[in-house]
Amino acid sequence: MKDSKLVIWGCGGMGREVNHLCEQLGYEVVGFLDERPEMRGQMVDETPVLGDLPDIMHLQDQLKVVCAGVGSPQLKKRLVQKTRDYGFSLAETLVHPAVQLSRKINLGIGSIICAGTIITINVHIGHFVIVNSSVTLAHDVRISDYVTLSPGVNISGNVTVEEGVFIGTGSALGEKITIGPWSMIGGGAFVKDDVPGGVLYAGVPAVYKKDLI
Ligand SMILES: CC(=O)SCCNC(=O)CCNC(=O)[C@H](O)C(C)(C)COP(=O)(O)OP(=O)(O)OC[C@H]1O[C@@H](n2cnc3c(N)ncnc32)[C@H](O)[C@@H]1OP(=O)(O)O
Repeated sequence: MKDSKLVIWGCGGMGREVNHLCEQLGYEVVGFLDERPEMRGQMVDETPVLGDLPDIMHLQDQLKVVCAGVGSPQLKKRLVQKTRDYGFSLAETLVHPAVQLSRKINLGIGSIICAGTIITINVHIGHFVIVNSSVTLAHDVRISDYVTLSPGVNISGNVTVEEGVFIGTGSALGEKITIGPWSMIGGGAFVKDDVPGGVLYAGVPAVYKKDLI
């Protein structure tokens, strides 16, 4: 069992997957955090929902908080700020043992990297990033803070994914492109050109669908 005890923001699908990852890594998960008052005291996957941060102030010195239990980049960023404001410690990055990592990657704090992912050479992954199952990140890829990569995303070499981008399940990105901040790529897309910030792109090839901001 690892030294740190953890709590996880969110008890939906992503939070439950992170709970499973923490168990596999040998962490003690004390419970989930959820802002919805009706969730407080419920059990989810045999794990208690403890409520919001004010409900666990007495445990502040004993716990680290995992913020990557919610998939929405915007919500993740807000919960990171709230966790800092309340003076809690943030959990380190959690990497499943069945991830292939090259010796030359740069990993931020508070991220999670799920099973089956392959990360090759000279890759940067920022803070509070979710890299879901079976993602591939090729050479010289840069993933900025708060990004969420859904299962089966494939990112080619020299791609930059800027802050707060969400990429849907099974999408692929061609080489040497940039996805602008807080944009979203729909599931199943192939992106061949740069995408500006704050927009939804989807389809094969991916095209502009709508503004998000
Ligand atoms: C472990 C886990 O479960 S992780 C979960 C991961 N989840 C995902 O990957 C979900 C990905 N989600 C999607 O692809 C969704 O379609 C979203 C989030 C992009 C849809 O977002 P919304 O804001 O509801 O988009 P909306 O329905 O308004 O669609 C806007 C346009 O984009 C199109 N569109 C939306 N998604 C896609 C898509 N994936 N592929 C092609 N076109 C799409 C719509 O048909 C619509 O087109 P139109 O204007 O020509 O009619």
